[in-house]
Amino acid sequence: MSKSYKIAVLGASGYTGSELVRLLLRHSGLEIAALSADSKAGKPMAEVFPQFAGVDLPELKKIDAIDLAEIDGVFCALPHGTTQEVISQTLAKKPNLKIVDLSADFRLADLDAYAEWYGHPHKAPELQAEAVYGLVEIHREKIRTARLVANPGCYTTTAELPVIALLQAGAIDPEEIVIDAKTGMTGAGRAAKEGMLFSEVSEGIHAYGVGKHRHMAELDQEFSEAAGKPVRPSFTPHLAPMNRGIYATTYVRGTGGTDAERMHGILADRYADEPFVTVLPFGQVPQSRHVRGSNMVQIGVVADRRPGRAIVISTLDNLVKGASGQAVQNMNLVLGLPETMGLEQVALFP
Ligand SMILES: NC(=O)C1=CN([C@@H]2O[C@H](COP(=O)(O)OP(=O)(O)OC[C@H]3O[C@@H](n4cnc5c(N)ncnc54)[C@H](OP(=O)(O)O)[C@@H]3O)[C@@H](O)[C@H]2O)C=CC1
Ligand SMILES: CC(=O)N[C@@H](CCC(=O)OP(=O)(O)O)C(=O)O
Repeated sequence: MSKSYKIAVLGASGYTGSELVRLLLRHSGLEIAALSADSKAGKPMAEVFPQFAGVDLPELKKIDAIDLAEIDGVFCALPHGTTQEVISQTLAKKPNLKIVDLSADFRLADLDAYAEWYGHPHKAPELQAEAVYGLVEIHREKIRTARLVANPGCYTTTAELPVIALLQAGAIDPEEIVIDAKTGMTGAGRAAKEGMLFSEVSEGIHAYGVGKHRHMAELDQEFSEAAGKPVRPSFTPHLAPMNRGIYATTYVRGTGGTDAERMHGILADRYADEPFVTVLPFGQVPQSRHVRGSNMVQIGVVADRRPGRAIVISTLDNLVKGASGQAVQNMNLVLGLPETMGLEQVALFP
């Protein structure tokens, strides 16, 4: 059976791009038609990523060399700051494309907030107005009809899924949300950086972006919408010596007598029918290694020793549900395919 939609992956020579290729090769509705690269343009994909040796894939081309005539959908897996212009130009050439952007370029609806957090004015404000924030479990219906979906960040997906559900239920105090999160190193992309050398990150852990990480803007936006008033959580990311995974420990205080067990019930009910979210039994703690390579999010809720407070732990694979898996989930929705198509694989464990 032929696959129904032809897909271009922009940034296929990067980590999220290669993860998209891995997922699309097993997708029965989406066919890889074009792959882009920048410095690695002209090379076979298998030379850039040897795991694809023996797999028939298009050669990596510069974005401008890609013929959009036959393309139905585009995944844009480019560094943030480069994507607004690329997507504007791509949609100008072919307005009826569906685009899922993995970068942060279209995530913030407020243009002033974008300029403040990213240090330059938005380069495509008219497109920002139509972009839909692609946190599927929260915004599914709006995503279905979108042309441009802004895939959420990896930290933000991890923390938002439990916290938004609790805020929407009015179960927690919006003034007292503290998120302590760890990431694996692939979150920084494949480009060489001194701070990402093995000798700089192995055998230790450190916080970064303390008090000012740009994902705070996304958290503010989504938490404020869920609470119906401005919310400013505390958030500190850490770099952990592992390849994949985000692990977020969130401290919350219940409102109106809501205790940790009740919060667990709210999350279990809310996500009972969600194919990619598992709420573990009350008191059980998730581990990042149990979601590695899958599109799953696991959430655990534990009672704090102080009454009315809970510790909510959520984890996902930054390259799958934190990026490329959620992007495929979004593309499935905008193209009218079953949401779980191509994403059924369970975690790679041990
Ligand atoms: N890594 C992660 O866990 C997550 C990443 N994201 C976001 O996804 C996007 C991609 O991230 P990731 O895959 O990690 O990044 P990588 O650095 O691994 O890959 C970047 C890709 O973009 C290409 N590229 C770089 N500069 C340009 C340019 N000026 N014009 C065209 N192409 C260019 C690179 O090509 P070449 O290598 O050939 O030069 C490469 O294919 C980023 O916006 C990132 O913030 C989102 C969630 C999670
Ligand atoms: C280790 C590391 O550097 N991680 C990245 C997060 C990457 C990500 O998923 O977020 P964006 O899509 O918003 O880039 C960071 O902290 O900026």
